[in-house]
Amino acid sequence: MSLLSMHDVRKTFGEIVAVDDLSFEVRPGEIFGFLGGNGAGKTTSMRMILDIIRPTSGRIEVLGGKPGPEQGNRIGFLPEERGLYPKMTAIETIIFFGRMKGMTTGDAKREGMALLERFELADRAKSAIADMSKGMAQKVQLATSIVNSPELLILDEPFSGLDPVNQQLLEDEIVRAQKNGAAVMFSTHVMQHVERLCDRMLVLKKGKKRFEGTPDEARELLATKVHVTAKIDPSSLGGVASAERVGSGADGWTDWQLALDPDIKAANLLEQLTASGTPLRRFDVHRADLHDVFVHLVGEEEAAR
Ligand SMILES: Nc1ncnc2c1ncn2[C@@H]1O[C@H](COP(=O)(O)OP(=O)(O)OP(=O)(O)O)[C@@H](O)[C@H]1O
Repeated sequence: MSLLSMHDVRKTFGEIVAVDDLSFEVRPGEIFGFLGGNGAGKTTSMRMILDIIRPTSGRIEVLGGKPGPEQGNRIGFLPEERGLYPKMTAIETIIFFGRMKGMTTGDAKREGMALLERFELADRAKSAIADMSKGMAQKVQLATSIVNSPELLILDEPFSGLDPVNQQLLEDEIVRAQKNGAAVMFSTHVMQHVERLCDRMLVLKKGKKRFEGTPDEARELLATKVHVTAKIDPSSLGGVASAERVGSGADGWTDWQLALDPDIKAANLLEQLTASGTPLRRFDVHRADLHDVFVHLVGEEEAAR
């Protein structure tokens, strides 16, 4: 069952193909990382889900229907380009966004005050946005995206520009939304947040899907590396894709850096070595991290942008 699905969605702007026959799904209650370098098509995809723009072709289903106002009221959205009306107060701002999502003023005010309380900003509820610090305004912006207790929370590059305290607050809110039953989809090119938060992830490159699956499945795309100190030459062991001698010590002990075949786990190699009674001084496993996987999928240049 999916909460959101795209089927062969394509979006072109003149000659530019922003989203290229993209299919994927977000399942109920999951935190979904939407990854790609600049211009990969993340914002365009999100805008189509929110019905801000329409696909050139293909089909989108969200919360049991087509993107539209009814669905929109059940979605929370934090845009990449942030901005609030400087003259409005914090609580007026949140009420304004709540009203746009079909809430009554009373409900939006109650929920808005509860959020400001949680974000330790209740005493600034009546301060104008212009009189707040950048970090405070960011909290108000986050509150505007969750005031309607969305079933699907869509966040476009939500961590960019946040100080470490607000990054933590945002991570906590993402986890809280999930605990309350919502699905969360966020775009980023910083893998630490994905490592910590995501159940599944998708990698886009130039509008095309390069990967969809769990972070563990993504790591399996790259060889596990093992640092071994032994007296044997491990290059001919089963499952060793490459072996590089990186140093040698006394009495024939040699340091090796091994890359394993993708379908071999480090534990299998260790079993082979212990079964043959090979003495070992060191056996350190380095799993590929998600940043390496991201670079592998989109290329050095795109990953750096
Ligand atoms: N309204 C538009 N008119 C013309 N081209 C557009 C428009 N919106 C997006 N594009 C183009 O579509 C491509 C995808 O852009 P998009 O903003 O979706 O990427 P993104 O993955 O969100 O990137 P970023 O991380 O930089 O925000 C880019 O080449 C962009 O220039």
